[in-house]
Amino acid sequence: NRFQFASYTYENKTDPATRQLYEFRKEHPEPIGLLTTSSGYPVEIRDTITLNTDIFSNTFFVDSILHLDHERVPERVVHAKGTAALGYFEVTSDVSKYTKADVFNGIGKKTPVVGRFSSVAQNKGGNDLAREFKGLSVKFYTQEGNLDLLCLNVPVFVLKDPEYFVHFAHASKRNPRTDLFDDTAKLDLLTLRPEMLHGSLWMLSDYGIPNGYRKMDAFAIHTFEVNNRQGEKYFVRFNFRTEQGIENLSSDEAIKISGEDQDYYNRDLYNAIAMKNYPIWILEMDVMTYEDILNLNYDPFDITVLWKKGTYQTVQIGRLIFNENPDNMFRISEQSAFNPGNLVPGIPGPFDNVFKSRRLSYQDTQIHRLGINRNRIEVNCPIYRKAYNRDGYPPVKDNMRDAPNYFPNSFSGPVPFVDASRPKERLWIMESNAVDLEEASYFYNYVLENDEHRDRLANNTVKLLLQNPPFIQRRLINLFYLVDQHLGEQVSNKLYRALKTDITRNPKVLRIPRLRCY
Ligand code: HEM
Repeated sequence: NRFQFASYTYENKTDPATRQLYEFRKEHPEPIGLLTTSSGYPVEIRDTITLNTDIFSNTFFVDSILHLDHERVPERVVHAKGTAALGYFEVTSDVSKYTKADVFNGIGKKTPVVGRFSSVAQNKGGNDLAREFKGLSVKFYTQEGNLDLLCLNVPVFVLKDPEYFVHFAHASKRNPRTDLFDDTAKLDLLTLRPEMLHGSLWMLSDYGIPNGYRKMDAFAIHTFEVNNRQGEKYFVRFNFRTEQGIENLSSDEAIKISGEDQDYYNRDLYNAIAMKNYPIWILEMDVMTYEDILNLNYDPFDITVLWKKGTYQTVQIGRLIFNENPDNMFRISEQSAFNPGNLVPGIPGPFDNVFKSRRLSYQDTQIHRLGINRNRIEVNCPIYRKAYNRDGYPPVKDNMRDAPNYFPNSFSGPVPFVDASRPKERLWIMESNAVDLEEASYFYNYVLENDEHRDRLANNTVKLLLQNPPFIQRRLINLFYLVDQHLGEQVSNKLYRALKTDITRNPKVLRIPRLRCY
């Protein structure tokens, strides 16, 4: 009959994300229990309707409306739009020569992980398909505490002076007066801080809009110091390589899709996992020794710079697999707190100034967002933890009960361990403020694989430039000429042609006569 046909069609032609509630009901044909207020008071059916009643004597009404008033935590200042997945990391190679980190040692060892994928500038609920960097953060729940690797889908960052992160974030997010994204602010800052050119070219190229989170690589970008059991140091860059293959979308295709579904990336990831098409990334590290570093003709710690071919070797570590969708996104995605400073023995980590500032900034913003006990929220809890921190806003969990709360003490409180192989000294690097346009030029000429791609980069730039005052247009084109004559000419010619067409953003509307029946 028609009902059966409709049910069959619904079950077979809709995706798992669309069917979520339907599937819940299939699993639970009966209500999952009696309704209570948040303190457990059983709700009587007459209290669910409040018309013509004394509403303030109705505990159910008061409880639910007050809860609604408080049910948002502040969204992340950047990377607010995102989604999460659960899974595991499996070691596939012996990397003990480079790092003693327990999580990366022992072929076959599996470590549970939570991952969060995100867009940089979108607000929560924003458009996945906006042209901007995408993030992948992975929290490994290791035997030695949480290891967090925070990555972007491009291998370089836009800046190397952390002060300018503040200004980059402001220019990328909404204009304070209009509350709109502002292409003028973006290009003004870019042209005044040419160190941003290299990273920005990645964003203006096809890499600026991946075809979903599954179809992108992810790079931790910074150069990390790692050490083995003998205390020998190596310098590495961690890269997750997608097994799904890299796919990107053209601007036109992205605009088309976002007209229908601004959650395209989130939906794609959720559905793939729900259909057991688990996404996989191979974690590799590019490695240099201390001696390699001494003989380079570029700064390997500069995060706006790619490591040059032939100066390092690549070593595979293992596979990252996401095989479970969270049962609740607030619990897993919104409350997660990834912190690049969460490192483990054997990975002392990067020491450039951007990383140092990140060690501070993430903790600070997460205290604002989730409170001082953010690491006691389930998704952030390490496997093992014994600290002298106490109290504060909930959740405090057992709050270390009756154990001593000061250190050192003579009463069996937790004691620190001795890491005999921890390197005694760390490098101190001098960072240069000079801007090397060679990086941008290399990207344009060698990383971009053909002229069609270069052409799309120029078109994407012109789209941005059209919304900018002439002096900024000139400034960017001048910079582009310095990067590469062909790039300068391309953008300049295309802009000139585009300026002759209509650059207003007025939509074509459908006018219909007003009905006079009300
Ligand atoms: C000075 C430089 C930087 C600063 C100050 C900074 C700051 C921040 C802040 C405040 C957040 C929000 C965190 C939260 O509310 O939980 C964030 C998120 C994030 N950042 Fe950065 N960031 C910087 C550079 C970078 C770099 C170089 C990368 C990549 C290598 C990166 C990757 C990410 C990712 C992936 C997230 C999202 C984390 C999540 O999903 O919760 N950031 N950043």
